[in-house]
Amino acid sequence: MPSLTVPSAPRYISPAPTQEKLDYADLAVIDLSKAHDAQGRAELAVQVTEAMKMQGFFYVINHGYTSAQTERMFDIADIPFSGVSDEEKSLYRGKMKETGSFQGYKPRQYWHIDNGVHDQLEHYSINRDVTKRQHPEAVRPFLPEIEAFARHTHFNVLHPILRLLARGLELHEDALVDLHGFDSVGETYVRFMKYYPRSEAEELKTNNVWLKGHTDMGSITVLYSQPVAALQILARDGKWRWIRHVENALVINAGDALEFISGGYYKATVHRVVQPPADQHTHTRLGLFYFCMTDDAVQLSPDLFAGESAVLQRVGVVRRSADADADAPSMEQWRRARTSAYGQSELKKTAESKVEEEVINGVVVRHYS
Ligand SMILES: O=C(O)CCC(=O)C(=O)O
Ligand SMILES: [Fe+2]
Repeated sequence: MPSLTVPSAPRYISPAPTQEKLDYADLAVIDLSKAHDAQGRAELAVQVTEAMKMQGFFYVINHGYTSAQTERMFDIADIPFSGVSDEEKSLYRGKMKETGSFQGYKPRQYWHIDNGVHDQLEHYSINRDVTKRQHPEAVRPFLPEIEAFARHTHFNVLHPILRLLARGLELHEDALVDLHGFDSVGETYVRFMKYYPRSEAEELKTNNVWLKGHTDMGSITVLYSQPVAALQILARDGKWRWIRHVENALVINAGDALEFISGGYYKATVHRVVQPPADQHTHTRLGLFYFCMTDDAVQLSPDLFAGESAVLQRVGVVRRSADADADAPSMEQWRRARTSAYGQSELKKTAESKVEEEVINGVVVRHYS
């Protein structure tokens, strides 16, 4: 019989939200509880489609977790960092470069940011099938809750959003859901992420950029909002705007895979992480994510839906790869190639200052400082 009590975890006390006046992005707020009936879904489909086309980011509220459930997940999210020794962490280190997979720890200082400065953040990634790998001892008691969290985010957040996005393309409602099976082979995963304050010298040499501007490689990223301001999106007017913390909300964005299969209709928006405002300088920053990808075998080509989608026929398809789409990478090829290269490859300067690039599977990938 499943246990009725959950194991105790140290409380993770979140810092207070910043009081500083920041230039915030003005994002749509999607009330996902409306997706329970047909009229609500029709309304939300319009809002979500517009948000994904215009900003590429939106908030979701009423996703089905109470504040207490979300807080419990932040308590659990801190355990791989605060509850595991450096020695044990090294046993569960991910082999990003060799295997192209983030599963396990990404240690601090693994990525090169700029001018010889390396990152000061660590993450611990767990496939939604939590049994795929072994986990540090302190994490093991929480695996049932981590799996329940993955299922919740998959079925109550990811799938409803994919249904709305499919409607926006005038596809049958499950067209995108069918590419994101919970039990399929693929790497949709839970990530816990902790950023540590950096030295003044590191801040100076990197122009306060903690994680360079990038697009996510998967289809949808679900970020559980947290109070330390640092995430910014590159708005269509070319300005970086801050993402505001909204209590118990989710921040949703599209990644490369969704851009590829929607023929550019839904854009992967560039975002970055910078030093928090002065009143939060001394805090660590704990992140809780669900990074979603299509099933590994899906070929990331707009030809998947170009024939079926009346919208794509009207607006036309934009291809990011110059190659014929017969050569479009599969989700597995794309995620592996991007993961091994990330923060390790030599980036080429471009004519635009502050933008560097590399070519992966025939596609130009840009990095912004
Ligand atoms: O920490 C954040 O707010 C965003 C992190 C991010 O963009 C990423 O890990 O891809
Ligand atoms: Fe990202």
